[in-house]
Amino acid sequence: SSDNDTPALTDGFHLVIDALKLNGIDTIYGLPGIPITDLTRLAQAEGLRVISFRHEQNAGNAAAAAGFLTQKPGICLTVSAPGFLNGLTALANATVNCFPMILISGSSEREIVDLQQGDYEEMDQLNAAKPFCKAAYRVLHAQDIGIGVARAIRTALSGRPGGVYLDLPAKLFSQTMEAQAGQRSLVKVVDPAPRQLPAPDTVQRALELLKGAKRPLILLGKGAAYAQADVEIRNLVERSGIPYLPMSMAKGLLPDTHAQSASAARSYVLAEADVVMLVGARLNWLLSHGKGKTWGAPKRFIQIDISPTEIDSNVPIEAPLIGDIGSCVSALLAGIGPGWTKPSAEWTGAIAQRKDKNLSKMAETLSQDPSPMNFHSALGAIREMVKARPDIMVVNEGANTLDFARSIVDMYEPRKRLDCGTWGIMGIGMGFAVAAAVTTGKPVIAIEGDSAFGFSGMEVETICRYNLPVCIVVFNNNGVYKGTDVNLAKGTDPAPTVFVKGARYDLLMEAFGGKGVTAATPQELSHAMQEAIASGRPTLINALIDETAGTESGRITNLNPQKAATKA
Ligand SMILES: Cc1ncc(Cn2c(C)c(CCOP(=O)(O)OP(=O)(O)O)sc2=O)c(N)n1
Repeated sequence: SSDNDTPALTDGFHLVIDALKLNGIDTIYGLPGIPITDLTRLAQAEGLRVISFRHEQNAGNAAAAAGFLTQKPGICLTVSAPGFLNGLTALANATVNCFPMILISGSSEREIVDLQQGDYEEMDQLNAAKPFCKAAYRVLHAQDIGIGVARAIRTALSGRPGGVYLDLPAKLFSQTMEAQAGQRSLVKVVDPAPRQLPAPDTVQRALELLKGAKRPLILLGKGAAYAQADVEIRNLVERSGIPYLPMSMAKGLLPDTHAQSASAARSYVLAEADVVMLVGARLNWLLSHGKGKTWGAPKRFIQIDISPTEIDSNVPIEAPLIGDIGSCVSALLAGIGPGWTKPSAEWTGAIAQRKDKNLSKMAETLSQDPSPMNFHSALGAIREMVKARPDIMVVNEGANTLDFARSIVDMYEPRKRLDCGTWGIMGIGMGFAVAAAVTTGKPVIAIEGDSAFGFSGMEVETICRYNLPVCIVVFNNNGVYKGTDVNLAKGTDPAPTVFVKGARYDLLMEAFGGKGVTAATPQELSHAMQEAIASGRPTLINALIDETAGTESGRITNLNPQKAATKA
């Protein structure tokens, strides 16, 4: 505001908002409080969509999922100290999963924090964040806000995407400066995720290895989904004729029903392949570190990755291909011409044989209709739902609920499945569901173990408040993994892994005006999902699952430390 001779002023609040808007940010996921409440109000007033949560971890998970889905950094905004710490888990998880997000937290005054004089929510947040993210920046002066936001955006998006922390002390927001100078201080980031082309000789080396392979395999990781190089990746698989395996969040890059999908013969192809090309997939615990009985004889690996230091992380890589996935895959495609020799019918035939056997076993299992429902029969209903509506966003967490859904619920389009990812973290469900609904406008089905749902379940109020088209299916088997554990000391307390029997999760959703349903059969589950998708109304389906079904830790029981002989 200004009269004739005094120049118009701007302030820290508006410079942060203008910097975000200048860089195409349209949504903030957060939780208001000192010192950022007015920032949330002003951001909304200036046209940003502000989605406010009940716990900062869920806001952070939403920001991370938004980053994965849009290739723009998701923004999570929290208060200082405890709010910042609640967001830090999501920032760390984003960094581990290579999702671009920026955690912006208000913070206490430097001079008080550095003298440890006991400020309100005093904490050295900048240094607390550094070990868990790609980079952490602090802005002390209004004229530096533009460059600070620009640095955070570029760091989150460039190279291997990940989490960035941006520390904004309370006093920054009320600082003023001339409005024109303020606008000039803002920075629109140019090309934040520059293409990185692979060296031609590295492309040749990879092609030679593929040409010489007798039993080649392509492994697609979630990096391949994030890259949004969908046509190139589909062409690479189809023109090379090489069978492929999608990791869980790469499902849908090609339809899971694709003739070259080897998912239903996963163990066979991992053990028998001779040359394996990793595309945006890392050889971590999810791939048994590239060695051991899962992999059988040592493999010859080609690895496409944006980060050169990922190479040789677990096993020697014979043909590293460093660059962004779109550029690398395009370069390979240029070398796969009409003269390309597709893999032998012996290899593809052997895979097809095992695939058909496993798929008919699954069909047999899914044709059963046990009472009470088990994981398979409930997931069979969801499988049919997604087949009918491939545009639906799927969120998935739990143990058995996660592991079985990964193979039973086929995906048909890229970036339609969000799950526990690299860490196998519980609690991403509602944050991811909110982001999936907000960023895509599509219906969301959240397939939730009952324990997993409990981590973020309070956000059903958030989902109702914004009237988001989210249908939550809680696999209610009365406990963590199962519902049948007993107290070893025969005491009156329940075992640590069981929940209240007959829990009514559906009433949680009704408490906030959403629709709650109990489903005891796959038919009831299907009907309730169809109603939810048709209405677009927040819905929670309490799916009653046999409490004896399932195994501890789903498929990763091997990670449980071996118990010493238990006392008689
Ligand atoms: C943050 C966090 N806490 C705890 C765990 C340990 N954990 C936990 C607590 C799981 C929940 C399994 O119970 P559920 O009811 O969600 O799933 P199922 O009933 O489908 O087995 S799966 C798993 O690895 C985790 N991965 N992440």
